[in-house]
Amino acid sequence: MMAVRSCLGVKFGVSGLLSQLTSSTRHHGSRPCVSPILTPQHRNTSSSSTSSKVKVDLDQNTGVAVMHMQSPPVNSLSLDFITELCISLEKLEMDKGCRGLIITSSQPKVFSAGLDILEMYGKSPERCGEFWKSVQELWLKLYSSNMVTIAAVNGSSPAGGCLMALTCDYRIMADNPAYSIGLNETQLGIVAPFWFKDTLMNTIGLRNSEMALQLGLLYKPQDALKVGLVDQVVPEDQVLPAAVKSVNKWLAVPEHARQITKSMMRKSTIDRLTSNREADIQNFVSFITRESIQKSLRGYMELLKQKKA
Ligand SMILES: CCC/C=C/C(=O)SCCNC(=O)CCNC(=O)[C@H](O)C(C)(C)COP(=O)([O-])OP(=O)([O-])OC[C@H]1O[C@@H](n2cnc3c(N)ncnc32)[C@H](O)[C@@H]1OP(=O)([O-])[O-]
Repeated sequence: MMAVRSCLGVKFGVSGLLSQLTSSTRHHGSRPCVSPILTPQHRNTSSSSTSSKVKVDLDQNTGVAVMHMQSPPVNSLSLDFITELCISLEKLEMDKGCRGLIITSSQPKVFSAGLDILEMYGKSPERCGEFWKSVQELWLKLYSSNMVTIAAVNGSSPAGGCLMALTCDYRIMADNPAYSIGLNETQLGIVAPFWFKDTLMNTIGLRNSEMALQLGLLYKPQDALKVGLVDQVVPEDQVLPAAVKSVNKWLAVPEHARQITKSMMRKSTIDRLTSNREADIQNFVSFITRESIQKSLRGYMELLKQKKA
């Protein structure tokens, strides 16, 4: 495993955020079986690990984990939630018994509402910087994962929620026209950073990304399928079974070859962020704390409330 990473120079974005992890989870190179999720006496069974916002069920027979996001009401990505997601991902990545990951939502109608707007509104520059570092961390962990990753998109997935899905190897969305997915940042008066843009472009190409990003498009499932933003659209109750079927198909490919290929495809995109993390944080902080941007975010939050009323 280490050889895969080192020969391609793919780095896992381990930062201060993960200082919260126990030291035993840091021996990344040899992927020891350190996760509390998997112990020898529990082999051939399933196990479950739950933090307050993330529930992980690992089937040790298949090596597939299902990660349920459960941060009500809409799985918006707050600093706390992102931290929990990163810790869970780190544990699974280190766990030899886990080879595939399905990410889904426990919240009705929503996969994830994207970044928590309240983390970007009325906060100090220091706090905004800390938040942005965690967003980078989550993206790095997901995009560079050695596991097969499948997004089981069982609800709406705007902005950062769409980004999470885009980091996965394969996306399956519920066929419900009430749901939408896309990077709609411009609609909030904010700008998706270069690595959001790169991830989208790697998936749907330059021309489609240009339109999607400038217009802040949110696609209905069937339109998302047409443009290649999702790979499969299935009836709502089939999202998870379809994800299980897909993960098994991907896992049937010789693992080493698949992992090296994945790293090769994603390396340059990952390197662009890892070598520019600090500058990217500074850019975000100076942008998001501008009075005009704060005003846009306030207006957008009011709009959300009005829509609800
Ligand atoms: C440069 C940076 C790049 C940025 C990337 C991003 O991700 S930017 C993010 C871009 N994200 C978006 O543009 C998505 C905005 N959200 C939506 O479009 C819809 O909420 C929905 C379609 C996700 C779910 O519809 P639904 O009818 O099922 O639910 P509902 O609408 O009734 O909301 C329930 C409660 O949650 C609240 N809340 C919602 N989202 C957020 C949030 N992100 N954060 C915080 N709070 C949020 C909402 O105000 C309400 O609060 P209340 O009144 O109960 O105190």
